Amino acid sequence: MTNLPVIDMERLGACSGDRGLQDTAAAIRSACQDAGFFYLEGHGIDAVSITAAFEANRKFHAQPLPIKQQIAYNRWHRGYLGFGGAQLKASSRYKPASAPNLMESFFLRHEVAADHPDRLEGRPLQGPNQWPADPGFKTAISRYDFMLRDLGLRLLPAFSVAIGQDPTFLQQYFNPPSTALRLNHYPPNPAKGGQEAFGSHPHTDYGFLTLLLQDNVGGLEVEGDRGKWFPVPYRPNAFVVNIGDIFARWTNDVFRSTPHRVINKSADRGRYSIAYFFDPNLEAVIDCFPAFRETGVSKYEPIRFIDYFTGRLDANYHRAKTV
Ligand SMILES: O=C(O)CCC(=O)C(=O)O
Ligand SMILES: [Fe+2]
Repeated sequence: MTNLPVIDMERLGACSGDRGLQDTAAAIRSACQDAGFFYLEGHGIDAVSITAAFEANRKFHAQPLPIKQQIAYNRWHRGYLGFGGAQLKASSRYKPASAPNLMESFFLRHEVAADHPDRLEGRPLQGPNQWPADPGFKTAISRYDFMLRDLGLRLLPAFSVAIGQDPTFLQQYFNPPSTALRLNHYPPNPAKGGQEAFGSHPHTDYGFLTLLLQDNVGGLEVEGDRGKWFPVPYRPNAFVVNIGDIFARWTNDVFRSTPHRVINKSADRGRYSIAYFFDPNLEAVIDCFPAFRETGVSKYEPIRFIDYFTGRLDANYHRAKTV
């Protein structure tokens, strides 16, 4: 695995007889079984919205720390997570990280209305977002968030066919989806990429699908066979897409939730990326799809998405100050 496959979703139709849907689904299936990662083109997210989101990311992180801390990460995992906020303790196959990630992030998650019963009951992850004062930030980021949610929904028919089901099959688990938008900043790294200088330590993502945009500084790497790491270079107009643990679990690990990491190798340029996590409804019960139970056995017990998710969050974000 040296080059990730490139999948163009422009020809994706919404009905199962459609050739474009079948072809796209076949390409997705083989990418998910092999690398667990691919580039996505023809996604319909316009360059103006993307540039505006990156500009908002850069401007936000350029502010003084006390300003960013006004919206410090809250108990619903929303807001500003500063340096040292996340230390990977329980990232499946890896020994605990010896240092926190060299990165800072702003997190936005799916909206939960103030009078929603989950919010009134104080349920995990169902709380308020926190916005910085700059109205331009909110305009650019809520627009991007909305477009990415739509992209996730538009991809569901292809993923449904990729797992051997009707195009509408996966919808039931995403009604509505739970989502997170994460604006990442990795500062310049004068250590020139020493072993412990991880912007993001090796980890797998927790959920269903990650749709990532990175700038051209580079530094994202994915794990290939025999523990070898491969760079994922910047590709203009393309998302880097990978699947997370919950999708792997749903397929009995036939689809791969591939470890990845970030090392900003530039001594003078900060690196910016925007990750969008498109995940099932928090109450969805994740059980191996019948088509992937080859011997009638599934490797994993059924689990509610919220239970899996909060288990991973609590393990990795215990250092985060919550308010
Ligand atoms: O910044 C990147 O390129 C990757 C970020 C990432 O892996 C994550 O947020 O889960
Ligand atoms: Fe990740």
